[in-house]
Parts: sequence; structure tokens; C-alpha cells
Amino acid sequence: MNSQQFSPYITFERTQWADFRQMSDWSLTDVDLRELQGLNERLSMTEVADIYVPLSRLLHLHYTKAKELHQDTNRFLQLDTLTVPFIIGIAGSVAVGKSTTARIIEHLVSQWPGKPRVELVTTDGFLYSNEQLEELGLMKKKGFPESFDVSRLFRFLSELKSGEERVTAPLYSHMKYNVLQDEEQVLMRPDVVIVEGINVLQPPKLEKHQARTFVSDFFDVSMYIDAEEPMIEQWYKNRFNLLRKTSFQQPESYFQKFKDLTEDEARAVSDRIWKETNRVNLVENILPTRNRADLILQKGEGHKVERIHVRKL
Ligand SMILES: Nc1ncnc2c1ncn2[C@@H]1O[C@H](COP(=O)(O)OP(=O)(O)OP(=O)(O)O)[C@@H](O)[C@H]1O
Ligand SMILES: CC(C)(CO)[C@@H](O)C(=O)NCCC(=O)O
Repeated sequence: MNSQQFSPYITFERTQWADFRQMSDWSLTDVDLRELQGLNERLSMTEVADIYVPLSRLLHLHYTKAKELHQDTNRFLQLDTLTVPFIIGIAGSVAVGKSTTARIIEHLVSQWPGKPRVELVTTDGFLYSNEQLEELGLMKKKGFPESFDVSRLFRFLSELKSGEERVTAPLYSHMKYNVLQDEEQVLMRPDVVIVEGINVLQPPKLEKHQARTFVSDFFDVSMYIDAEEPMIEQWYKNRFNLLRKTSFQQPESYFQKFKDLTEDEARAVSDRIWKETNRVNLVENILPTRNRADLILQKGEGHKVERIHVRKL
């Protein structure tokens, strides 16, 4: 018997999904799309209107209901009602477009009724520093589950969900290819936090006789950005090529060593990094987490979302 028959998801094709943007009492003109264009010049406004606006509305529904449930439950349990942030997790491969999606959602959330305060956090900041990775022999495993300080990530999420006034997250610089020692992100009880990263749906390392917590246990809603592997490989290589001509040229870039490569040499380097690191990580550690997400966005050519799977409630 085909296991697909037992899918926990309902699937919507792009055209069906686009119709859902009517399903709300605030109109598209209320959403200021201008700033979004500045986010990514290749992002089409049709894509925003057809995919991300309905998505933002579905997320808003979760947000209002979660708030209500939180307040009612606290009343029932006779607990003080602290305002705690609503947390959205976004997972997917390196270069699939997690941070671009997260920034689109950040912008749309900030325009929800009541203009919630939203913070965007990437789990790259929770990677061990290059010095620690060298010591652990994990420098070639950057991005793999063992290269993250997962306890620090748990502490961060747990502080957020405990309603702490001031919570900090470490920051990562792609330019320096390392975590920043002297800068951090400070979150002062925002209404919504988007946590984006390759590892956000991964299970903890299981140990006998220990009850383990999942990072996603702290999420109110989670998403996985999906695409066929050859397509993601292409996006990775296109981005590598673009960076080679731009940020790799900067004197402070860790990747300065790649700045004078010929086209052929650059192709060989990005091919090797994809095959030996990012592809292995996708196949072994990221793709297996896809069905833990509440929503799966399936992208095709040109980052166009073709299909959305929504977990049955
Ligand atoms: N919706 C989109 N439309 C057009 N281009 C996009 C879109 N999303 C992402 N891209 C492009 O795809 C590439 C990868 O995107 P992005 O940097 O957001 O990926 P990521 O998953 O956050 O990667 P990483 O894990 O390496 O940080 C970038 O060159 C980006 O400009
Ligand atoms: C920082 C991560 C792990 C995730 O964003 C990734 O961008 C990365 O640096 N991976 C290591 C291999 C590479 O350089 O692409």
C-alpha cells in the first residue's frame, strides 16, 4: 500500500492557494509591498501576492488563536499571564531561500493589525566558533548537527518562552565565516520571533534514560522550504558565483582566497563544497526533518512556490 495515502498534509496547488488572499478582513492594499522589492531584486511581487500574503494570513490566524489559548490556559491554571512571543520556525537546505523567506514573512508580520514587533533570528549564530570547531575536528562539518551549540539554542528559546524581559542571541557573519565575539542580538519581549536555520526541526541526540527536548517544541508553527536537490544545487552555485564577484572581493572577507579564481576553478570549488558538505548535510540531516513541519513550501524553477502542504489539524 502506498504510504502517501496516509499523508498528514493537505496539498494546495499555487492557483488554489493564491485565492486565499481574499480570506481576510484586511485588504492587500493595506500591505505595503514597496520595502519588499528592496529585499531581493529577483523576488516578484506576484510571488508575494500569490504565495506570501495568503501565508502571512494563515500565520496570523495561528497567532491570534495561540494568544487566546495561552491566556485561557493560564487563567485555568491560575498562572500570571505573561506576554510571550509567538515563535515561527523555518527549516530547509543551505541556499533554498530560508533567510529570504524569513525576511518576507518578517515584513508581512510587522504589518499585521496592531503592528506586532517582530525579530528575526538565524541559528547560524549558534554554530560553534571556528576556533572551537577546529579543536573538535569539525571544521569540515560546519552546518552539521554536531557543529551547533544546541544547549545555547535551547536556553535562548526557553528564555523567550518564559517571557523574560531581555534575551540575547549570538550572531554569525558570513563575511567573517565565523560567529561574532563582540556583538549579539538583543530581544526585548517581541510579539513574534522567526527562527530560521537548517537545524530547527532536527531531533536531539538521544541518550538512554534521558527525556530530550526538540528545538521545535518551542515553535508555535513551523515551515520547511523544499525543492528538488538539483535545483537547490544550482541556487547554491549561482549565489557562490555572485558572492565571488561581490563580497569575496572585500578585504575583510574570509573567502578572499576565492576572489581571483577563474570561472572554471570557481565552478570546481563550488561543486566540491556542494557535493562534499551541503549536499551530504541535506540528504542526511535536513531532508529527513521535512515532515515535522506544519507547512511545506515546495519551490520550482526561479524560486516560484508551486505547491503548499498544510498539516491536517
Ligand atoms: N523567493 C525568492 N525569489 C528569488 N530569489 C530568491 C528567493 N529566495 C531566495 N532567493 C535567492 O536564492 C539564494 C539563496 O537564498 P537565501 O540566502 O535566502 O538562502 P538560505 O536558505 O537562507 O541559505 P543559507 O542557509 O546558506 O543561509 C540567494 O541568492 C537568494 O537571492
Ligand atoms: C553557515 C551555514 C552552515 C548555514 O547557513 C552554511 O552557510 C555554511 O557555511 N556551510 C558550510 C559549507 C559552505 O561553505 O557552504
